[in-house]
Amino acid sequence: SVSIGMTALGVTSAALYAGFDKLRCSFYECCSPNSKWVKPNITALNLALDAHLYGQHLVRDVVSRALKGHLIHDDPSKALVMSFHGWTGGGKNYVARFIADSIYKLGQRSQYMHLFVSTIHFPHEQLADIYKLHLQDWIRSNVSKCERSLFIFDEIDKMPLGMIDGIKPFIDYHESIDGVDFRKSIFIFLSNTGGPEITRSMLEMWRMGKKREEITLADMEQLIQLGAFNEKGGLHNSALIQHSLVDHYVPFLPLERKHVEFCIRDEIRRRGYAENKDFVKKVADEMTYFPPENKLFSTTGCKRVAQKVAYLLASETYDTLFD
Ligand SMILES: Nc1ncnc2c1ncn2[C@@H]1O[C@H](COP(=O)(O)OP(=O)(O)OP(=O)(O)O)[C@@H](O)[C@H]1O
Repeated sequence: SVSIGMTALGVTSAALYAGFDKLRCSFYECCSPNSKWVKPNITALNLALDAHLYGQHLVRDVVSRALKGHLIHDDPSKALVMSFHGWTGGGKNYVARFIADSIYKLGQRSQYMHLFVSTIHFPHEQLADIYKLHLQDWIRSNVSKCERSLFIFDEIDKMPLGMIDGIKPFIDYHESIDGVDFRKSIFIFLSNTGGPEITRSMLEMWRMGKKREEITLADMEQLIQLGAFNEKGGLHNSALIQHSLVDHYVPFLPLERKHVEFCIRDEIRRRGYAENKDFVKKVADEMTYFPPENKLFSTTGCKRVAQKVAYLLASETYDTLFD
């Protein structure tokens, strides 16, 4: 009778714990598959990218298909690895944020999204081995809390040499390591490597009369094969490349003036002002463009738009424009 009593107590406490856990999950973020907190939504991602991402038709297609392919499987064969490449200010961080928003209810504030910036988190080349161990611990402990974790590595080209190999075991085709299954997690690498080559090849296509929207992934694939995305820095010579563990190389095209103007319009609206053509032109004129012959691309993409808009809005002359 003592053992029956103990069993009953065990069942009651397990039920109580489950009840408590459910209650906790309705107020605090948790990773349980039935909770509202981790609910990937590709349709929402597509809508967001269609509405807010300018001039990156390749990115929209690759990212959307890659995520869909990975997320529909309850049992994917490996973690998803995407490597974003391109000129500054083209939207690499921006798209990574949209991805987080489409997976987690709390978006970028989710405890299951982890952002590493090489120059901040791994600044010293000589500490590579220590960083590597810490990073492995961090990934292991976080994926054990939530299999659907998202790891974003910004400035991967500035990561100490060899460090990236520390995450290879988690990305490889292993069912589990020490009881932790890493195959549902997502890794995104961001860098400017390949940016100049993408730009050069776009200029060539432009000279041949090819429209931006007609550029295909196959056009860019040659750059990937030539190793443009694998020049010195984080991914260079890494085991990830050697073992083809990067699933998708995503080329971000340099933005043109018309895209910058869209960004300016968005920024004006975000600040609660109505659109004003003259003002948009004024801000766009303040940005710099290259190459000098035709000034086709914005040197900083849409990156400094917010500051330029804020600066010009603060100037007296333009206050009157919006009255
Ligand atoms: N293609 C785009 N469409 C709309 N807005 C964009 C686009 N690219 C950039 N932006 C805007 O510019 C800001 C800066 O872009 P973002 O930080 O994503 O660039 P990046 O490619 O990561 O640059 P870097 O290589 O310098 O880190 C974004 O927060 C966003 O507001």
